[in-house]
Amino acid sequence: MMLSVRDLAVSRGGVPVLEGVSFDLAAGRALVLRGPNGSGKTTLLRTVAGLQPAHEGRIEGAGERIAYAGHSDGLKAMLSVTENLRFWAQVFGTKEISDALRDFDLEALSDRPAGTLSAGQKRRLGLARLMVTGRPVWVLDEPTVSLDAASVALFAAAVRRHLEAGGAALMATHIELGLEEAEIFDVTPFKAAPRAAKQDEAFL
Ligand SMILES: Nc1ncnc2c1ncn2[C@@H]1O[C@H](COP(=O)(O)OP(=O)(O)OP(=O)(O)O)[C@@H](O)[C@H]1O
Repeated sequence: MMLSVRDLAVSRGGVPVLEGVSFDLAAGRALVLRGPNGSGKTTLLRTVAGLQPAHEGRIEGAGERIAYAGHSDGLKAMLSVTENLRFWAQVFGTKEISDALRDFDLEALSDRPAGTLSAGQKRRLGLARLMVTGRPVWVLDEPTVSLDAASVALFAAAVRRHLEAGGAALMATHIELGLEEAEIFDVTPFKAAPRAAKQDEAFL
């Protein structure tokens, strides 16, 4: 199993958000988190990525095997598209950036400072970064925000290739990516156990 989560409980700002969350993610599979706003999808992804502590439960297969893409793009505005990818390749100890440039249709933008890109182009660069990490488990929070239909298709194809190569993906997205390898995991809003009614309240 690539990633295994058992009985996870997480609070934010002292308020319980997740409780008893368990799932497994195998190589070649994707798990798509679904749930209403505020149900805890981002919290779950951040916890799996090691950015948020859990107060109960166990996560196996995370740590250095995770490549996380959250809401902030993490781009270096003054560096070009190529320089951003080279920088990450260096950070993650890899070398190859040409596949990432090609697969996310960034070749024509390769010399442009990242700060001058449009929102969708920035998002494509942020997602291309996943490919240069060389890490097997992609953890993605709303990866398709700002992407047009053509870019969503590029992203879905990149995820499919990652899964075919033996990787795995855990993501929150409302968009149907057409991934046959994907299963849905419903994140239900945490509800505190109802307080036992006192004797005199029971008949009110
Ligand atoms: N820093 C924080 N302090 C206190 N509460 C927080 C904090 N961050 C998030 N929360 C709360 O935790 C709950 C879960 O938030 P989270 O962002 O994980 O939900 P989500 O399912 O990703 O929502 P959305 O679909 O709106 O992005 C929400 O009730 C939210 O208000």
